[in-house]
Amino acid sequence: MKIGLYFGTFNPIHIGHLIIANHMVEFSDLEEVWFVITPHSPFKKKSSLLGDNHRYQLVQIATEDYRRLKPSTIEFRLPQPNYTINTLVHLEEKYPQHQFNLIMGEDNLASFHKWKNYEVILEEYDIYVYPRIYNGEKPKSQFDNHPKVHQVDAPIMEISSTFIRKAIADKKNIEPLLPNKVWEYIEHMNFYK
Ligand SMILES: Nc1ncnc2c1ncn2[C@@H]1O[C@H](COP(=O)(O)OP(=O)(O)OP(=O)(O)O)[C@@H](O)[C@H]1O
Ligand SMILES: O=C(O)c1ccc[n+]([C@@H]2O[C@H](COP(=O)([O-])O)[C@@H](O)[C@H]2O)c1
Repeated sequence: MKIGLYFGTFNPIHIGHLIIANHMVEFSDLEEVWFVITPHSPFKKKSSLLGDNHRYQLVQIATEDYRRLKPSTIEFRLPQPNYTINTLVHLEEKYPQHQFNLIMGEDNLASFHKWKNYEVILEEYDIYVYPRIYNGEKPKSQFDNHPKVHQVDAPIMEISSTFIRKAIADKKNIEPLLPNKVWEYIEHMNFYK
């Protein structure tokens, strides 16, 4: 099966993530999208992170009604920080029957040359890129016209988990930015207060 891997910390998952993933399975040739919950992203501080299992629970309840969207905990058992190349090697070993591809925003493509073994990733995997909002000039990447890079015209939803965490701490009602069950779980558990 042709799988798109959507890597992120998902702290918490929000409708921006879901809209992108759903667009990929409906409007590209990807048959499933797996949300790979990253315990520790290489360029991010770990301090304000909810526990791995809570972030997994939130992705699980956000995707359970979508047949072709799935959470993946593969990185929970791997060394940290989590380099994507290591995860890809593990996924290949565990699921030799699948063909894996990467999903990323054009902002991440612009800094992709800083990722560990990015040349190897590009040699072995196709990358599905969706547009992001930018200030001023569109972020250029040396990989824009690479044969393995596929631009997908997904909608732009400028919501971030940072914004959501801060808004909850400030007692704002941001319920429409989260899948309903995710909002209820965060409320019930008193997260980010
Ligand atoms: N609104 C959005 N639309 C499209 N892609 C997004 C959006 N928000 C985040 N992403 C991308 O989705 C991936 C996973 O998101 P992640 O949870 O790591 O980021 P985030 O929402 O920006 O979180 P934070 O604000 O905590 O840094 C990242 O590659 C990120 O760039
Ligand atoms: O492998 C790398 O060198 C690498 C460097 C930066 C980011 N990543 C992956 O990209 C995902 C999104 O990164 P971020 O920092 O934009 O949330 C993150 O969850 C990691 O899995 C991977």
